[in-house]
Amino acid sequence: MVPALQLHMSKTAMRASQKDFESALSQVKRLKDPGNEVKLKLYALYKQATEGPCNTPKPGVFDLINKAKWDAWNALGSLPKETARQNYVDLVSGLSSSSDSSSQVKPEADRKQPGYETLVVTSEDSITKIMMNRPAKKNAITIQMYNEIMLALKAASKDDSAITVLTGNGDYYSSGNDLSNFTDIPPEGIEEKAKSSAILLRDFVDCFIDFPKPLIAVVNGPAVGISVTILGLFDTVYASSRATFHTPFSHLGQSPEGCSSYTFPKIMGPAKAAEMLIFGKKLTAAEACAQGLVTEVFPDSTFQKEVWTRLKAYSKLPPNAMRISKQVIRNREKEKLRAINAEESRALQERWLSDECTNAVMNFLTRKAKL
Ligand SMILES: CCCCCC/C=C/C(=O)SCCNC(=O)CCNC(=O)[C@H](O)C(C)(C)COP(=O)(O)OP(=O)(O)OC[C@H]1O[C@@H](n2cnc3c(N)ncnc32)[C@H](O)[C@@H]1OP(=O)(O)O
Repeated sequence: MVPALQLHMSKTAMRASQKDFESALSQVKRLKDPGNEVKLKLYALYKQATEGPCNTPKPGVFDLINKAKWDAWNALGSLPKETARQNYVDLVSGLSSSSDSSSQVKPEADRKQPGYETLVVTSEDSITKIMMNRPAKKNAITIQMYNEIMLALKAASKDDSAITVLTGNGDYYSSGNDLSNFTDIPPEGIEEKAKSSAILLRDFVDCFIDFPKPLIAVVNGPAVGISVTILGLFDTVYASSRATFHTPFSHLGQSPEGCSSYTFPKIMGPAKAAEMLIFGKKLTAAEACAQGLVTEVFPDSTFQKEVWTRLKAYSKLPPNAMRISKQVIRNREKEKLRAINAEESRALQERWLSDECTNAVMNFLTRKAKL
């Protein structure tokens, strides 16, 4: 750093009183969400100003949020407490004036959380959005995508957002399980593949059962297989008028998952659930709404605008109240859902070894059959 500037900074640092700092602390609560990057800076400066240099052990690599916070604090090295206090006051004052004078929107690429290859995860307006991002493959869910969705849900459950959204990029919401997941057979053999897939499926669905905040599906287009069944574990499902809901398990020699063997009969009654889950009847968005699987359908032309306006309004509600309301609604069913999930995963483990399933998957992969 240029010495003159250093001198200037240390002089100004002396000027920020404890009172200025406290007033910045209360001002920051009234600011518009400044985005994760700035929030990390504020966090780091606050810790440095109040506790001095970073003095806690580094969090583990999967504890994404706490690790990012720790990194930001640790990066301040031995910055004196007074300078950190002044920098905090300056940053808040800059944010206040820019939020008064402009409503510039950062491009999504700048807000994107790093570390995901199959998803785009962003946090803004107290909403964490998890977007499946394989549009060329209709957002078919690969093993990597299952794992990344679990990671993103775990991070969202701990971040400071009020609500979490799952959606898809492109013309599909998701075409369900990527059927080529079944082709990667390990040296231990096909039984081992079925076993590890059943464990992955169970863990994946458990993440939805256990998710603590309001979880919303923004179904931007057709949905197939597991992307449909887990909708029964969401709190709200908004669908474009272009969306369809298809669970062709029998056609694929498979059986229902995502707790749909329990949630669908409960939501729509056993007869309508059987048409979907046993006979693979595809529902339009309007039909899925009439059956109670979808909360509301919006015209495709205004879908994004209407849904996000609605969600931004909901995200301003008191987050703790929403969380507790969800707990009260869902907690008594959690154990039951976990048991159902385990049972469905066991049934599928066997199905995946059947000729019916092998032939159906081979027919799709060799392009002899589509849904
Ligand atoms: C760890 C295991 C857990 C398992 C959990 C159990 C889950 C079960 C399910 O989800 S069952 C449902 C499985 N999904 C399907 O059977 C859908 C198969 N796809 C299709 O039938 C069609 O692709 C379509 C109707 C979704 C779309 O048709 P169309 O509009 O004509 O597009 P394309 O077929 O040309 O698709 C474009 C491109 O994407 C590839 N693709 C689409 N869906 C899948 C998929 N599910 N798995 C693998 N690949 C898929 C398709 O092959 C094309 O690829 P290409 O351009 O040819 O390389």
